[in-house]
Amino acid sequence: QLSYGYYRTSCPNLETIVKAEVLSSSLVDSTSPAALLRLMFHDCQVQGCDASILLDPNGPMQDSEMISSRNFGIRKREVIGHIKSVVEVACPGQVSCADIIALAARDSVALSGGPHIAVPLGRKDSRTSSSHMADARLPSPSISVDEFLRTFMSKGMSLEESVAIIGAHTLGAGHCINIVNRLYDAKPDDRYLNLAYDATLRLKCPIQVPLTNLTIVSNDLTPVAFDNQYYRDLAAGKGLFLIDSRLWGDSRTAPAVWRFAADQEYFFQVFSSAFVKLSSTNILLRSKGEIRRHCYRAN
Ligand code: HEM
Ligand SMILES: [Ca+2]
Ligand SMILES: [Ca+2]
Repeated sequence: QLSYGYYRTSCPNLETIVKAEVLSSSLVDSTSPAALLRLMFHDCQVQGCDASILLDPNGPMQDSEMISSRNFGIRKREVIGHIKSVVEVACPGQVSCADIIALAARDSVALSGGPHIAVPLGRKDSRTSSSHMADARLPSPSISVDEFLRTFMSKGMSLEESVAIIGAHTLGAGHCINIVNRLYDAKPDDRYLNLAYDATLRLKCPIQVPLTNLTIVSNDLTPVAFDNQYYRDLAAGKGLFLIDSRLWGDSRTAPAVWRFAADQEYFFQVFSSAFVKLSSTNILLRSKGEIRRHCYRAN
């Protein structure tokens, strides 16, 4: 099982090292915490939290999750690789890349003003990664509320925890490609967008087939602060992705949105327990995985 004192003797300074590196990465780029938080979700969602997302395709026959279009916009994998190299100097061969991803994500939340989350450790790294599995497991921005709830409840989350974990969208941004269908070819049930917000999005993403994939739009009004603004935005018709908006439109999830919008402390509390569940399901323990020497390739 995972445990809180897992590296107490083998790498006592681990948490201090990761925290310092996440801080320095975010001082260079204030959008770094958002990327590191999403990286953990995309790792844990495919084969469990096993650093599978970090494996590069090495050689023409090799597969990699990063080939999947669902991983479009994934950034800062190299920050984890860098932290690993610092950790290797302090405690060679002890710490998995999967644990570093989980720690970097929780430090990203804390240093953006969110809750301080205690994360149990002891994950092992995978030896493989598959683009097909990433295609199948990573959710599209226009999934239904049913699919959304199934995704997170299958990890043991309650309905409230499911609504809390996507509150990670309080940080960061998305590319036009993920919203243009809403703007120019909306599904019949997509009647959630506030008119002024819709007009703003159309200015940022003026055509249905973006000429370049460079333009990004903030997930909420305060994209570098981990706060409850995301839920306030949803309630105001300013959900960026269709699934964000649908959480406010559905009678099952709307009460949680309402409560988190009104009570940030309560959101932090439920987010913290959801985070531990997300980062602890379906992990590789002991001999089922390995401790990679380099995060980008299996040993
Ligand atoms: C059904 C669930 C979810 C869907 C459909 C979804 C979808 C998306 C999409 C489409 C983007 C924009 C990517 C881009 O255009 O670059 C995004 C960004 C993001 N997502 Fe999610 N997401 C979900 C759940 C989560 C969860 C559980 C977390 C973390 C615990 C998370 C954290 C983030 C963050 C932090 C960003 C901003 C990344 C950045 O600025 O680089 N998301 N998400
Ligand atoms: Ca994984
Ligand atoms: Ca925010």
